[in-house]
Amino acid sequence: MKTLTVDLGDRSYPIHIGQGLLNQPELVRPHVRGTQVMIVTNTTVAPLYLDKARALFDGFEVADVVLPDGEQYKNLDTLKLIFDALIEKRFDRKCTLVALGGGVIGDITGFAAASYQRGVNFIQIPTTLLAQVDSSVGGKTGVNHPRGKNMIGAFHQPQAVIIDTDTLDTLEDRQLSAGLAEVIKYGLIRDAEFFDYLEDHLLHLLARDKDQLAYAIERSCWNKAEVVAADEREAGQRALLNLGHTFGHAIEAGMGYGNWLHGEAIAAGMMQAGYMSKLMGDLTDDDLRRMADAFTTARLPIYPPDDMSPERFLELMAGDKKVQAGTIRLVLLKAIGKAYVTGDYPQELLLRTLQEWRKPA
Ligand SMILES: NC(=O)c1ccc[n+]([C@@H]2O[C@H](COP(=O)([O-])OP(=O)(O)OC[C@H]3O[C@@H](n4cnc5c(N)ncnc54)[C@H](O)[C@@H]3O)[C@@H](O)[C@H]2O)c1
Ligand SMILES: O=C(O)C(=O)C[C@@H](O)[C@H](O)[C@H](O)COP(=O)(O)O
Ligand SMILES: [Zn+2]
Repeated sequence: MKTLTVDLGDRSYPIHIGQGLLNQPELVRPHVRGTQVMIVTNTTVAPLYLDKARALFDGFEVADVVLPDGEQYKNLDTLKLIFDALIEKRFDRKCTLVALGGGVIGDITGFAAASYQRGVNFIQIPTTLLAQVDSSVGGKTGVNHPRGKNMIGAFHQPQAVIIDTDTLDTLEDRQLSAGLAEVIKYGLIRDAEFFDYLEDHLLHLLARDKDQLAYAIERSCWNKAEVVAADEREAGQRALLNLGHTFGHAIEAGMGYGNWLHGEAIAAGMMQAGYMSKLMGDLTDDDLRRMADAFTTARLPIYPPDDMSPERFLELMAGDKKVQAGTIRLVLLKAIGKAYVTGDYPQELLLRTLQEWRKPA
C-alpha cells in the first residue's frame, strides 16, 4: 500500500492506495467521527461492494442510501434523497458520510456532507479510475444544473480517501478509458515526464496491468494533491486542473448529461484547447499530434459532437465558473507539461477553434 497526504494544515488527510483495502477496517475506522455512518452508493455499485463497505464499519450504527446511477441524476432532486435518509434516521451532526462509487457519488455525497446540518464529516471510497485519480481528492463537491455542470456546490474536504484498486476489476472498458482522460490531463498541464511515460504505457493501462495502474493512480494523486495543497479554493493554479473542461462541460450539458461521459467530453475539450494553443502560436504541430495519439490510443474521442454548433458552445461556455466580467477564461498550453490560464486571447481564435477542430467529413 502507498499513502500520500493532501497537505492542508490541520485539515490534512491521507490517500491510501492499494489492493484489498476494502478488507482493511483499521485503515478506515480512525477517520469516522461519531457513531453513525451513512454509506451513499448507487444501484450498480451496491450489489458489487456495499456488503464489504458495511463490514468496514462493524460496531457503528450503519445505514445506506442507494441512488439511481448516472450523470443525469447528479442533481438537487437526488441530493434530497440523501437528506431524506439522514433526517429519517435522525443522523446527528457528528455523523460520517461515506461515498462509495464513482465521481458522481463522490461529488453528490461530498455536497450532502458539506451542507447537512451545516457540515459533517465524510470519507471517499472511489471505485472508478476517474474517481481514484481525480474526483475523490481535493474537496470539490456539488451537483449539476440543466444549464451548467457542477453549478451548485461547495469546497468540503474528506477525512480520508481509500483507493482499493481491486474495484477496477469490475469497471467497464469505456469507464476505464474515461478515467485515463484525467490521467493524461496531469501530463499535459504539469508533468511532461508522466506524459512520456503514458505514451509508452497506455496500452498496459488499458490491459489493466495492476502495477502500471497503481503507478498511474499514485502519480495522478500526487499531482492533484500538490495542486490542491497550493491552491485549495482555485484562486490561481488549481484552475489548471480545468484543462479542456470549459469545452468539455459545454459538451456534457449540451448533450444532456450522460450521453458523453465526463472523461470523453474533456478529452475532446483538451484537443480543442490544444488546437487553440497551436493557433496562439504556442503548441507545435508535433505536440498536438502527440496529444491526439494519446487520446486515440486510450480509446477516447478527439473531436466534439458533430451536432454542437460554435454558437451553442459559446452560449454554454459563457456560463463557465471561470468567467470573469463576461470574459471566458481558458486553460491553454504553452507546450506539453506547461499550462496557463488566460482571458487575454483574440476572440477570433476561439471562434476558429470551434469551427475548425471538427471531425473530418
Ligand atoms: N470533484 C472533482 O474534483 C471531480 C473531478 C473529476 C470529475 N468529477 C465528476 O465526476 C463525475 C464522473 O465520475 P466517473 O467517471 O467516476 O462517473 P460515474 O460516477 O458516473 O461512474 C461511472 C460508472 O461506473 C459505475 N461504477 C462505479 N464503480 C464501479 C466499479 N468498481 N465497477 C463497475 N462499475 C462501477 C457507476 O455506477 C457508473 O455507471 C462527473 O460528474 C464529473 O463532473 C469531479
Ligand atoms: O479539482 C479540480 O479543481 C478540477 O478542476 C478537477 C476536474 O477534473 C473536475 O472535473 C472538476 O469537477 C471541475 O471543476 P469545476 O469547478 O469546473 O466544476
Ligand atoms: Zn474533470
